[in-house]
Amino acid sequence: MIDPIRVAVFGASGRMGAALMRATVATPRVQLVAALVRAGSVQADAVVSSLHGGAAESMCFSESLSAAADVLIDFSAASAFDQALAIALEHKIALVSGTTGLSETQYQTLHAAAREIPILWASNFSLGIAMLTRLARDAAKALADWDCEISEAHHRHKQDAPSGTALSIGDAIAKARASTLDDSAIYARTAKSGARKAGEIGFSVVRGGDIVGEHTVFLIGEGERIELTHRAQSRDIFAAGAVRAAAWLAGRTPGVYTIENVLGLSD
Ligand SMILES: NC(=O)C1=CN([C@@H]2O[C@H](COP(=O)(O)OP(=O)(O)OC[C@H]3O[C@@H](n4cnc5c(N)ncnc54)[C@H](OP(=O)(O)O)[C@@H]3O)[C@@H](O)[C@H]2O)C=CC1
Ligand SMILES: O=C(O)C1=N[C@H](C(=O)O)C[C@H](O)C1
Repeated sequence: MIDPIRVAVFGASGRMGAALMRATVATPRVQLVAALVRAGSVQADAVVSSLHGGAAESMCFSESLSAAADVLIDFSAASAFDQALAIALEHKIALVSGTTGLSETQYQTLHAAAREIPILWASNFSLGIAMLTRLARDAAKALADWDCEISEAHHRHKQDAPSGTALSIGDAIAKARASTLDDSAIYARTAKSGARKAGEIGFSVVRGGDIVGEHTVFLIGEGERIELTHRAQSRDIFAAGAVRAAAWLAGRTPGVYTIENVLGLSD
């Protein structure tokens, strides 16, 4: 009998937290052992009732993780990420994080922590976005003088913009064109922007209603254009991808891993 992978969910009271708990419980050989919420979370009661039947224990971030876990899965907020990382480090367990809007300092801290524990952060855990990123990267490289723009649409509650996914796709395209996002990204155009410069990657953002997540990469030439679009119809795809990543990451040696490693898509 093989032992199950024991998962703790950080940010359990959120939209993704709920999807992650459903996905963990539904995945064979994976066991939900803890659902972590912050002290005073207005959703704490809902988390506890969703665990009715004792699937896992619910606790505050500030309490020590008493249930033995192999992986912590964090989909919370940039302002909560440091705490998730600290918990994973304290317990020397793997960390899967999909939290977006992280600062440069937080990415550096993540890389430093990966000397002690295995960490996998991804801006998007869907298979479709992994494929879209590769298609966009390859097309942008082949059509080097076509203009590239990225647009994304999300629900009205989203805190960060552009989305982490849009930034990751932009980063892949910039690298494929021997550039960087710092050198090519345009996040806003105004009356004073002037004409588009060669090599720019423009980002545009829509926020509204309950849109789960949509991303389009435009490659625009003279007289023709390509649009590559991905539409997520449910958060369950992100949650299933994160749980798959958690099962893959548990027990690995310390280091930084990617969703492409999990999907076997690394070059
Ligand atoms: N990589 C991917 O595939 C995906 C990534 N995401 C990302 O996941 C994250 C969560 O998204 P979503 O579930 O929609 O967000 P929600 O707002 O629904 O949930 C956020 C969670 O984080 C907690 N939280 C927020 N701020 C703090 C804080 N300052 N300290 C402690 N806890 C905090 C909330 O607790 P409380 O209930 O107490 O407020 C809640 O549990 C976002 O960064 C989003 O971009 C989302 C989908 C897919
Ligand atoms: O906040 C969300 O909802 C999502 N965030 C991620 C991002 O910022 O890219 C992924 C997904 O699009 C949903």
